[in-house]
Amino acid sequence: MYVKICGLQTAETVAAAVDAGADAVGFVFAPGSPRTVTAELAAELVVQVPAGVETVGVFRNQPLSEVLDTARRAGVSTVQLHGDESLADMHQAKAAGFRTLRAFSAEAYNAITAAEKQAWDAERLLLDAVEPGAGVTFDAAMLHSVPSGFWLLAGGLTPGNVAALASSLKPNGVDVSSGVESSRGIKDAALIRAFVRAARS
Ligand SMILES: O=C(O)c1ccccc1N[C@@H]1O[C@H](COP(=O)(O)O)[C@@H](O)[C@H]1O
Repeated sequence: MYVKICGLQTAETVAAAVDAGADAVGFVFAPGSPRTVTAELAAELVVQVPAGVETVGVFRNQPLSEVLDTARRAGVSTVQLHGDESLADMHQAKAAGFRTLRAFSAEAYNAITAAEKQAWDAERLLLDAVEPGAGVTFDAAMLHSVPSGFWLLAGGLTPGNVAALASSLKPNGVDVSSGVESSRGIKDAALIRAFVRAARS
């Protein structure tokens, strides 16, 4: 079970996620989030992440030129696109040397045509609640089918619910932000450890 801990802003919480065994750590560059960091702060945090752990920059409906420039300055390996970005955007990000993740809500994923689904399922996907980063539980009952390729489940996951949700939906991995915070935007090392343990239980 691949585990991503998202919305990190301090050296201590990055270390907590890495020590807990997270496969990926995320830094939010989307404006308007309580977790938004600058490329400069992210760059300072990224250098403390061991090579085997994926470093993910999270963006939402920002121009691709800005995404790629910020990701380069931060030194992240992966861009996670959380808005209405196209397949062409994904391909361009990959051509620029980044790994990619593309988020969909259940409604948006259901709305993809069968032909488009084939193309999107070849990408690494993330299924999330409509409002990302708000701790709102992903509405699995809404979903008509799950992706056939690699995908992560996100949206309101916590140490208490991740094992049951992962075992019923069978994603390749899970992604969390709010569920490992003591208050909005403030990560908690004990909750990070508990989440990674529960996700792999
Ligand atoms: O975390 C944010 O503030 C955020 C802002 C904009 C786009 C994505 C964001 N985070 C992503 O949301 C889910 C986690 O949500 P939750 O808080 O655990 O419910 C995850 O994919 C984050 O990368």
